[in-house]
Amino acid sequence: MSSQTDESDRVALGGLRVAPVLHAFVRDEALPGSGLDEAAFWTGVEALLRTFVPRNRALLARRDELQAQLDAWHTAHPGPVTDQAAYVAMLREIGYLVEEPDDFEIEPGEVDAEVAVQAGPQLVVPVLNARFAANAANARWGSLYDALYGTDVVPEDDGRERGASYNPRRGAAVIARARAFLDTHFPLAMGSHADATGYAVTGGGLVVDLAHGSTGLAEPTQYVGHRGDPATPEAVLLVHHGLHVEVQVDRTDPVGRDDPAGIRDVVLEAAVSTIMDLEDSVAAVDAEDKVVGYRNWLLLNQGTLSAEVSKGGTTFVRGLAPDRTYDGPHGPFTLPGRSLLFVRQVGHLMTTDAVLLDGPDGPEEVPEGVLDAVMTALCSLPDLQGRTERPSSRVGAMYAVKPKMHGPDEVAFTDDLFAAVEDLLGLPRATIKLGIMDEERRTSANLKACIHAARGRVAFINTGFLDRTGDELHTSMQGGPMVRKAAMRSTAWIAAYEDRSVDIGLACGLAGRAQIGKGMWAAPDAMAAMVEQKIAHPQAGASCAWVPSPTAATLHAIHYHEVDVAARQRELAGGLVEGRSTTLEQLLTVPLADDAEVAAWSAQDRADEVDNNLQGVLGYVKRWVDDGIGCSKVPDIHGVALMEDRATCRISSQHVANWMRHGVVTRDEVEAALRRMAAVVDEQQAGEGYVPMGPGFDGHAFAAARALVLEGLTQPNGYTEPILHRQRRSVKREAAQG
Ligand SMILES: CC(=O)SCCNC(=O)CCNC(=O)[C@H](O)C(C)(C)COP(=O)(O)OP(=O)(O)OC[C@H]1O[C@@H](n2cnc3c(N)ncnc32)[C@H](O)[C@@H]1OP(=O)(O)O
Ligand SMILES: O=CC(=O)O
Ligand SMILES: [Mg+2]
Repeated sequence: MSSQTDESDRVALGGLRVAPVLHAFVRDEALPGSGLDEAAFWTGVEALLRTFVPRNRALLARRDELQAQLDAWHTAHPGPVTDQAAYVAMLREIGYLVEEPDDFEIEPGEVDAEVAVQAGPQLVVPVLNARFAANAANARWGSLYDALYGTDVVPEDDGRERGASYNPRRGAAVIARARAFLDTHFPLAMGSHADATGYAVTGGGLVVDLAHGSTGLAEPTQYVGHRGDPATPEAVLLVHHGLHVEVQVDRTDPVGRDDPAGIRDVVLEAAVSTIMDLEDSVAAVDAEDKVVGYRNWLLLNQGTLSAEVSKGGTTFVRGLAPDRTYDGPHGPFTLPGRSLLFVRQVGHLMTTDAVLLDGPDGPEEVPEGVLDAVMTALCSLPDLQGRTERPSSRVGAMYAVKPKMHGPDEVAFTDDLFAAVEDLLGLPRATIKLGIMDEERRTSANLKACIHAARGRVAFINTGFLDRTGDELHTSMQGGPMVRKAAMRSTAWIAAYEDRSVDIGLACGLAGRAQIGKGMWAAPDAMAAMVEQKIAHPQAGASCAWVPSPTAATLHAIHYHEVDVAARQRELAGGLVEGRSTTLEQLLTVPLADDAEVAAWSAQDRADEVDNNLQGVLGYVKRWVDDGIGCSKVPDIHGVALMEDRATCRISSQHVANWMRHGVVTRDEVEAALRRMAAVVDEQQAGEGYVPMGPGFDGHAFAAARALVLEGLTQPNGYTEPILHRQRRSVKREAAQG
């Protein structure tokens, strides 16, 4: 099928014109076994669209109206805000800020333990990539040995280089590090795990042999089970802060046979939950792409997702891991083998031609977010109805994350939409739990009202600081030049944003009922830095925080052993933590640079800032538009590989647009930098099959990157989707035409 459905191919169902690929997917794959009737399903979809399409449109019009008012205000009051009270009053007057609801507590109904009480890493993965998605689902458990050996957490100095084959010196450093982890979080009553010569289970308790005698755990209840013969277990299961750790023993294994205790690995419970992403990490521009994502989500819910993996000269099929069984002091038991799965749908902005809805002016594309709500719920039915060998939710819930919502009306819309989807599919009310991304300024500023708007289903809030930074830039675009991108991290608004989100979440009763999350670690290869810094997230009271890979999940899990999040949340809720910046005024401090700051930027500073932003934009957009890759590792100007997705692209493109708008850099300078950086990206990405952007700079990828900057001021809320979709669709259309 071509990448854009021909009018004549469409399947007419009442007032709907459905792309054949989607129609066939629903009929042949998603509906069978669900108990739903196909005709009734599509009739219901049409009715739902007729209700929600006009509401969706009205919400977008309201965004534009507010943005126009903000633009006008900043144009009339150029430069940094000098009268904060007047500014905040204006925001109230135009309805940007709404009345706060009285105190309340959320009532999301029954949620899984992973959401309510088990603090731990949250992995995100582009769901269109089956190989990564299966890996992510299985990342509930991760090898600490592999995570340490394979990353910069163990430095490559002193003969400890990674090399092509196993380096025993590096291995020894890894083993020492893992033993130190055990000693810190599972101390022995006497001695050290480093001196253990054997682990056994006797009388329902763990016995650890040392060179001279034996001992047990200082806290015996940390032992919860084992696998294999109690006298010589294959695995010993421990628990701390609600997270499990498996000490694996195998004296025949190449690592275990050289270990006095026979330990071959220490496996951590890592990605407690995983977000299967249909949004900013994917490039899905038509029905064909959407169906790839929906199908993978369906297969995950059926427990049958698999992918062929070829690496290191071997090929194997990666499926979903089974649950893990143990013998415990009170009998055998099972732990989940996979992450609890969330799906992130797209936001309210984009429309899709996967389904057209007849209207007075002819058939029109439908809101992609509405279609996602219907399709992802339909594809969740195997899990919700127990038609799976590999369950995700144990309580019959579906977890849907909704990104980029602006304020409480948009959250209320999603709440109503999910209720309508529940009715369509015959699901009890509040089956679909909602994750609210606190990542647009109007949502942060009205967070309590936003949570209130979905209090009967909200199961997660999360500070998506990347989109949030993009929205910060766009909202006050007309006010003047913004501070440099790196300086954003130390601005007043971002500190207030992070603190307030947790405080409001706690005040609304999320502790023990829902996740309070923090954002992505966006340097996937800088694991030593992550291990040093990302402890800040659980310390801030977050019960989960985003990681880009299974390895990062394993390493970030260590932080949840170091911090007792539940205790931390109690301290925060009790007002015991000083120095919080949580006022609305702090949150609304616009990060405009003052005259002195602007004057201090040298020509080199300006060029570096623009080059760095454009390199990220081009490196990302090239793969997005030409190859349909929605999330990439792109080296920054210092050679550090950064995770780039649509949100980071939004920041970088909006930043350059802002500086150009205010004359910090000229259009000519930006045009020249675009070409210069495209040449850099061409060199970085050169390889088999790579089509360079230069020297003509006349391809769709370059055009997209250029438009993101030069047309950045008029992009809705500074989003990158409209331009990326347009150019990617052109590439797909041309490829289909040969
Ligand atoms: C602002 C926001 O919205 S943030 C949320 C969106 N961002 C994300 O979802 C980030 C997800 N992460 C990724 O897509 C990737 O990790 C990238 C693009 C950053 C890096 O990808 P690559 O360059 O291919 O990574 P790298 O080569 O280091 O590792 C690939 C291996 O790690 C695995 N891997 C990497 N990331 C993930 C992931 N998120 N989930 C599962 N497995 C992963 C792959 O399966 C692969 O292993 P395999 O060969 O056994 O299959
Ligand atoms: O979605 C996450 C973000 O930071 O944006
Ligand atoms: Mg985001």
